[in-house]
Amino acid sequence: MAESAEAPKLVYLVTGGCGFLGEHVVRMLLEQEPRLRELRVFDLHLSSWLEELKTGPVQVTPIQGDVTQAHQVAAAVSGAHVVIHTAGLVDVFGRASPETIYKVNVQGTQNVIEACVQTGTRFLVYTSSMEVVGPNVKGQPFYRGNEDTPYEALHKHPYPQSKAQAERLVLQANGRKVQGGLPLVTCALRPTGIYGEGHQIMRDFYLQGLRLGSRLFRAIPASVEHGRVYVGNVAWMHVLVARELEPRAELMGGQVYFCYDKSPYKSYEDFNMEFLGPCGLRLVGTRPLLPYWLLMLLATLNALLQWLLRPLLLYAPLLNPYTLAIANTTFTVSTNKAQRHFGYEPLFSWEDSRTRTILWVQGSTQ
Ligand SMILES: NC(=O)C1=CN([C@@H]2O[C@H](COP(=O)(O)OP(=O)(O)OC[C@H]3O[C@@H](n4cnc5c(N)ncnc54)[C@H](O)[C@@H]3O)[C@@H](O)[C@H]2O)C=CC1
Ligand SMILES: CC(C)CCC[C@@H](C)[C@H]1CC[C@H]2[C@@H]3[C@H](O)CC4=CC(=O)CC[C@]4(C)[C@H]3CC[C@]12C
Repeated sequence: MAESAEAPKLVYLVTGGCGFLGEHVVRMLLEQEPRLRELRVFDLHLSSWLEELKTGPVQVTPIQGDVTQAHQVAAAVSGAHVVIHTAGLVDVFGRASPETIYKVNVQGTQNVIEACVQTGTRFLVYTSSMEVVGPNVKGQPFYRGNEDTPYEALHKHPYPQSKAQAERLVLQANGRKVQGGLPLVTCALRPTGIYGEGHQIMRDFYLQGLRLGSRLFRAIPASVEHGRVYVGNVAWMHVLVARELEPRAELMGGQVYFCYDKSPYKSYEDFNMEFLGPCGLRLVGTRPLLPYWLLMLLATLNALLQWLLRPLLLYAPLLNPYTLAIANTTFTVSTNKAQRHFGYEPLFSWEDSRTRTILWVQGSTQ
């Protein structure tokens, strides 16, 4: 990828480009990557907003495809300079089977790696997750840690297990020779809980609050810190990494980076109230309404009901023992690795991120 004022010539592929994060990555690339000639957007389900992007100077190529199908992935990757692999099955609610989660997140990622190797694509950016590290099954806190902070990454749930396995595959693939003999350069980004325009769980909480008379009831102690990062900054970090992987291959190849910005450290619910408060909701209680053991009992009942009802219908509420454990365990990051390695600074301030999210929540129900 040569630095130039020449005609744009780069071809990028974004897998999962129609998802919550993927859409922001696609739009950010179009705004911030002047060397782009073609942007391929690969997804299981293509969104209608892609149409409006087709009128710009960059050729936007929608590709309906499935990452579990190796031949479809290879066809999409062929001729791309950079692949940003964000496609994934984000399921901590028991909607999909562990086998399906594994197939999409692990086999899908393996297919992307093999496609790069076979077709000669040299730069691969993988969207991993903080869940690769924790919270772990022991519920140990991770308090403002960085990429080198020791922590026992022990998981039982299929989502973090699959993301961890996929991340390992991506990092191990760094240095493999691709078609043409040059080495593959890979790295993985680990966002904490992403928020911003398009965040469906935030919208669900808003709708639930409206149904409950513009109130939500505190379930988690305010002292439990939960890491959050604005989607625009996560997208920006992907764009920067994709750009810097070639000139800084030695330093960045095979590395992991937490995605961070200046969003404040707060509990999951207090953080959501930064947006839902200005939308007219209030969080009732300075302490949890129900004791933790009762919440855990309800979460376990939900899991039991899910299992019992499975032959008849899909029962997948937000509360289950795993989501309760994540929400109730401190997990926050404090690092400047991305700044040191590739000059990352958040593109959106906290105030901007907050305003954009509030406007989206307000508009999302109309
Ligand atoms: N939402 C969050 O808080 C976090 C998400 N992540 C990761 O970021 C990535 C994007 O997540 P979100 O945007 O939140 O999820 P999302 O569900 O909104 O987006 C995922 C996209 O991948 C696509 N996809 C799923 N299976 C596919 C398949 N077999 N073939 C092709 N495309 C497929 C979906 O259609 C969707 O458009 C995922 O890899 C996820 O693990 C990481 C940390 C936090
Ligand atoms: C009152 C209940 C106990 C509140 C339940 C909230 C949960 C639904 C969410 C709390 C924490 C979220 C997860 C976290 O932000 C980390 C994540 C990273 C990912 O890679 C995918 C999404 C998620 C697992 C996210 C999912 C929703 C929560 C569990």
